[in-house]
This record gives sequence, structure tokens and C-alpha cells, in this order.
Amino acid sequence: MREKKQILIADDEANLRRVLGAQLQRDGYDVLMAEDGEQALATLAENHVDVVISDLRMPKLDGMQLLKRITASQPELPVIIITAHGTVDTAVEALKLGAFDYVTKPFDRTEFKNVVDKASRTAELRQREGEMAERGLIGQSPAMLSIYSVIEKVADTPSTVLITGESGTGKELIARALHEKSSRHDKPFIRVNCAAIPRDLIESELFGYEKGAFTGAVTSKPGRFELADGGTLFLDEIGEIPVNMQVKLLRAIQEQEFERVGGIKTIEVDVRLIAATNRDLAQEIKEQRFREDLYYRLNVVQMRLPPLRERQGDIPLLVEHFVKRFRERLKKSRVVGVGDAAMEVLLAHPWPGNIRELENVIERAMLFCDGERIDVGDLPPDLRVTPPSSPGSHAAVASARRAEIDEDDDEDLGEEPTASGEIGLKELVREAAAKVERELIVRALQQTGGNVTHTARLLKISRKSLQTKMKELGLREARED
Ligand SMILES: Nc1ncnc2c1ncn2[C@@H]1O[C@H](COP(=O)(O)OP(=O)(O)OP(=O)(O)O)[C@@H](O)[C@H]1O
Repeated sequence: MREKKQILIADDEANLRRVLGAQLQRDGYDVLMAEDGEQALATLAENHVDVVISDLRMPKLDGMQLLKRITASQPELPVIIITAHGTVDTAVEALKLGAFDYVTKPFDRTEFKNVVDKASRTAELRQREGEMAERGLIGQSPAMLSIYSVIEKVADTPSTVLITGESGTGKELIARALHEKSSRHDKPFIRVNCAAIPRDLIESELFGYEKGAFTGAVTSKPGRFELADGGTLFLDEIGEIPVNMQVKLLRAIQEQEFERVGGIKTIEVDVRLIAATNRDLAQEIKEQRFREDLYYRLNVVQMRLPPLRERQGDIPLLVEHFVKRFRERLKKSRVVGVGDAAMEVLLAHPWPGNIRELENVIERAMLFCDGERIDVGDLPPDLRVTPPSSPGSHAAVASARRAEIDEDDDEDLGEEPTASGEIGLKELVREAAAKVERELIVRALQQTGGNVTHTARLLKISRKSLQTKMKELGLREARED
């Protein structure tokens, strides 16, 4: 990304252009100028612009028309409209058309700077998001935005990155994005799934072997470290590497040298290492299954990918992305999206398999979908009605009922870690209760087409407690009545 953000000022008054331009330059921006809307479009076609500031009244193409053209062709580009004092209607109209904000003449210097700075930060986030989307990484939740900014910062450094997160949260995609955004992008990206290699073969897989090193070694073979020379080595499921191999791995990462199995020659490489795990490595260290020194070497930068249930706001975007993908792959061009009721079900599901599970669900639903929109009936049956963790469990149902009646007092269901450190009964009951509760609410919402008042009536709770519950359970705000 450019050091300085570039701002385009479109205004027919030369004086105003000069004053604003000088101020923006003082504030650290690069400035481009246009005298009318047409010139502005021409400038946009030839330059990278981060923010547009446009007057409304201009010859040839006026501010509103310019705004329309920009939102159609570059919707991610923030446009600030200059309005005359007291013309609220035009300002509102501009906002409706997609303007980022407006500033009124005469300008208040601080207010003007604040609006421009905000637009420029938004532009940066949108550009980053757009770039990540091109790499297949979808998400606008705060957690994902902060991951994008870490990618931006560390991609082109030699530092080791440790990516943690549950299975299916996108660890491999992030590793690829780091590689592609680094200056190593035209060199190999080599992935090793440490969980898939038998223990005895890990060493030869990573470091290669010489002819005759063991029975069956009829020729010499380079290992993954050598293949990744100049590029990136991605060790997936690193927690699966046997302890005795971890010492050798540490040396290879630290010294960038190793010997092939059965070899005496030291081989030097230039490899950037990215590791991923869905295990809790701190716990593995305590249980002496993972070496502390290797952990610290890997953990220079840690990126924790949140499970999908912690960023439900991204679900609609991901769904749209996968619908688009499978429309082409499955030749289902008729399907354009997901119906409201089905979306409620998708939002309510806890997604233990994370994005991978969502991707598979959408693929299956597309196969079953005969209409234009995926319907509840096209979703897998186990998703339509999420069973409580122990089906028919009286404890779960009773506590769900209890939680409904006694909303403010769930303190005594609090977790009490058992002596063994395992999850206790109370915790399990609480989880089961939350699951049952969510299921009942989702079903009721489906029945009422998302109407909060009717849903609350159906569940015999107040509208307010329904809204609080939905928030707690991470259910999307239901449609207003
Ligand atoms: N942010 C995302 N946007 C779009 N697709 C995603 C995103 N994250 C993951 N996916 C998709 O979800 C699937 C699983 O992702 P990935 O293999 O990277 O997960 P992982 O965390 O490495 O899983 P595992 O731990 O099981 O190896 C892939 O098909 C990937 O393309």
C-alpha cells in the first residue's frame, strides 16, 4: 500500500481547490485536482485515488452524477460531498446514493480533517478487504479486519508465523495469503500436513534422504525444506510432530541448515516458516508433548483465527461467496442466493466444522435447490433442527425452561472446574440449555417470519428479553416489525 493516501478534489472554483489542496497536503495527503465531473472521471481512470472530495455544482457532469458513476464502478471508493450551508436535503440525497459523508461550506478545518481522515482509513480497510477477497479470503468482522492488517504487516518479513484456530477456520488460506503477499511469492509454497505423515517418515519427508539410507531408498530424494528453498514452508498441524523430531526441526528453522537422512553433507536453505495448529500448544508443553524452545521459536508472530460462531456477521458474506462459487462449479446458474428462513437457520448453527462445514452445507444445498433461493428444506436435516447434545436429556430441557423463567439468575450454573480439569456437568448442562434455547427461538422466528413481537408472544417471554437472548446467543437482530 502507498505511503501517502491520494485525494482527488473535484470543484470548479479554482480558489477552493487551492485552499483545500494546501490543507490536505499539510495533513499529509497527496492531492489531485479536477475542474469538473468529466475531468474527475478521467483522472480516476488513470490514477490510484483513495478518497474523492466533490462539489455538487460543476459544469459537464455535476457532483450527484459523478457520485452515481463512482458508486457504480468503484463502490469501495469513499466520496465526500461538499454542500452549501443549510442544504440538508441534498446532503441526505447524496448519502442515500452512497456518499461516504458530506462537509458543509464554509469549512470547519477540524471537522474537514476528521471526515477526510476517517474516509481515508475506511478506504484502506476496504482496499485490503477487496484484495483479500480476491485471494478467496472473505470476512469483514473486526476479527478478520485485524487479521488482514497483521498479514499486511508481517507478510514480507522473514519472521515465523504461528497460526492457531479450530479446524476449518482458514489457517491454510492465511498461510497462502502471507506467502503471496511476500517477495517470495514467485518461489514455491510447500505445505506439509504433519498429521498425515507416519511418525517414522517425518524426518525423511522434511529433510530428504540419500540413496541407501534405509531399505527402499533406491535413489536420493530432497525433502520439503529443500523444495521450499527461497519460498515458504507451511507446516500444518505442527502439534503432531513427535518430540524427538522437534529438536531437528528447531535447528533447521534456526540455523537454516540440516542433513538428509543418511547424508553427511550439510544443506543450507533460505526458507520462511509458517506453522499452524488446532491444538493448545501451551497445554502440550505442560504435558511434555511439545518442546518449549520450539514453541518460542515458532511463536514470533501468532495469529489466532476465530471460530465462525464468534464472527457470525461474516456468515451472509461467506454464504454469498460460496453460492457464487458453486453456481459455476455445479452449473446451477438459476440459484441466486439464500432465502430469509434458511439464512436464520445458518446464522443459528454453531458451526463446529467452521467455514469448511459452511462451504459443504452450501454445496449440498445448491444440489438440492430447485428454485432461485436456497430454502430451509434444502439444508441438511441435522442443521434444520439442531439436536441438544444429549437428545431428550431431561437436564437440558429442564434447565432451558429454567433459564427462560429465571432469566437474570443463571449465576449458579457457573462453571466449577472439576479436580481433573475436565468440563464439569454444570458447564455441559449450560451448553445444552443454550443449544435448546437457540433452537426454540430459531424455530419460533421461522414460524413468524422473523417478527420479534410475534415470536416473543409465541415463546411467552417479553419482547425485550427475546432481544437480549438473541444477542446473547449471537442470533442476528430479527427484522423489525
Ligand atoms: N475467510 C475465508 N473466506 C472464504 N473461504 C474460507 C475462509 N476461510 C476458510 N475458507 C475455506 O474453508 C475451507 C477450510 O479452510 P482451511 O483449509 O484454510 O482451514 P484450516 O484451518 O487450515 O483447516 P484444518 O485445520 O482442518 O487444516 C477451505 O475450503 C477454504 O477455502
